[in-house]
Amino acid sequence: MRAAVSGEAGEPLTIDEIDVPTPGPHEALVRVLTTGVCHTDLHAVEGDWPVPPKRPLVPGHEGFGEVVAVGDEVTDLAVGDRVGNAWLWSACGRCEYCRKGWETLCEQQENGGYSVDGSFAEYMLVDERYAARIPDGVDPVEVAPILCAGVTVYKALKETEVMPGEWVVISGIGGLGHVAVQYAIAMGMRVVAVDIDDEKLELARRHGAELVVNAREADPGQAVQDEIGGAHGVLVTAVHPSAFGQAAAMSRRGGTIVFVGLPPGDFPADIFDTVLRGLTIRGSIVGTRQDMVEALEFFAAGKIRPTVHTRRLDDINEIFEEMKAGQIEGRVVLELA
Ligand SMILES: NC(=O)c1ccc[n+]([C@@H]2O[C@H](COP(=O)([O-])OP(=O)(O)OC[C@H]3O[C@@H](n4cnc5c(N)ncnc54)[C@H](O)[C@@H]3O)[C@@H](O)[C@H]2O)c1
Ligand SMILES: CCCCCCO
Ligand SMILES: [Zn+2]
Ligand SMILES: [Zn+2]
Repeated sequence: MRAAVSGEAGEPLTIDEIDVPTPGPHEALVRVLTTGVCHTDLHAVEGDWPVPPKRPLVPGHEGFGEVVAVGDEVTDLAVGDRVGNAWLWSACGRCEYCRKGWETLCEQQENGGYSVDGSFAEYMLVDERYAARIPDGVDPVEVAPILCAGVTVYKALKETEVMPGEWVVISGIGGLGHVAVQYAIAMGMRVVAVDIDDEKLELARRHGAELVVNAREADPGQAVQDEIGGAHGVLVTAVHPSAFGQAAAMSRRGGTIVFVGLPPGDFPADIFDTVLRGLTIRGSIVGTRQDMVEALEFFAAGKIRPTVHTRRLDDINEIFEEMKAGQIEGRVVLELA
C-alpha cells in the first residue's frame, strides 16, 4: 500500500510502497478514505517533543475509513463499518486512570500516528475497543478534523468550566482553534478570538467570535480586560510559547486557563497573581472515548462545520511547510481514495 513515511526526525516524508498491516485479535483493518493533518503530525515528523515517536512512522490520527477485515476476536466491528483512528489508539483498561474514566492519562496507552502507525496511508489498523464510531451520513471530509481537533477542544472547553453566557478566549485559530470557536458557541459560551494573523481572526469571526485581538498589534491581556473585564476561561491552542505566558492576563478573577497547544518551551507564571486572583492553570489532552462520542454528536447535529481544504498524500511535505509558515486556514484533509 502507498504510505507517507517519516524515516528520520526532521527529514521530509517519503511516499513508499509498504505492506498492508494484518489485524491482530482485537484489531480491524481500515481502508482510509480521508485524514486530517494535525500540527501534532508536524511535531512528530520534526521530533521536537521530549518523547520521540516510533521510526519509521506513518503519521496521522484523524483518519476516517471503512473496515475491510477484522481480527479473530473482534465482536464489535464488521466489514463495511465506518470508523476513525485517534491519538488515543488504545489503553490498558485496568489501571487507576482507566478505571476512573481518564484513559487519556493511561501510561500504557498507544497513540495513533505516533507510537503505532496512523492514517497517512491507504490502510490503517484500529483497536475495536477504542476506534471512533462515525455517525451515518456525515461528510467524509469534514468529519476527519473532529477525530483530533474536535474532540480535543470539546474536552478542553469542558475543562475550562465556563458556563453558558460566560466568556472564553480561544488563543490560536488554527485547526483546533477554529473548531473551538464553534464548540464554544454550541456550548453557550461567548468567544474572544486571539491570533497573530488577521486572516485567522476573520475565520474566527465567520465562525461566531464576538471579539478578536491580533496579539502582534495589541497586548491581548490588556485588550481582553478593557473589553470584557477578563474572560471566565482561556483556551490556548497556539503553537508559540508566548501565547501561554499571555493567558493569565486575559483571565478574569477565578478564571480557568486550559493549555492544549504543544510548542516546545515553557511559560512564566506569576505566583502572587495566580494565588491572589484564584486562577486555575490546567493541561488537557485529547478526549476519552465518551468525549469522542459527544464531539461527534455535536458535529453530526450540524453545529460544527470545520473549514477544510482537500489535498493529496503526495503533497504532505508542502503541507507541512505551509503549516510551519502559519499559512493553513482551518484544516487540511487528505483524500486517499
Ligand atoms: N493537547 C492535545 O491533546 C492536542 C491535540 C491536538 C493538537 N495539539 C497541539 O495543539 C497545537 C495546535 O495544533 P493545530 O493543528 O491547531 O495547529 P495549526 O498550525 O493549525 O494552528 C496553530 C495556530 O496558532 C497560531 N499562533 C501562532 N503563534 C501564535 C501566538 N503567539 N498567539 C496566538 N496564536 C498563535 C497560528 O497563527 C495558527 O492559527 C499543536 O502544538 C498541536 O500539537 C494538542
Ligand atoms: C502529548 C501529545 C498530544 C497530542 C494529541 C494529538 O494531537
Ligand atoms: Zn492531533
Ligand atoms: Zn490504563
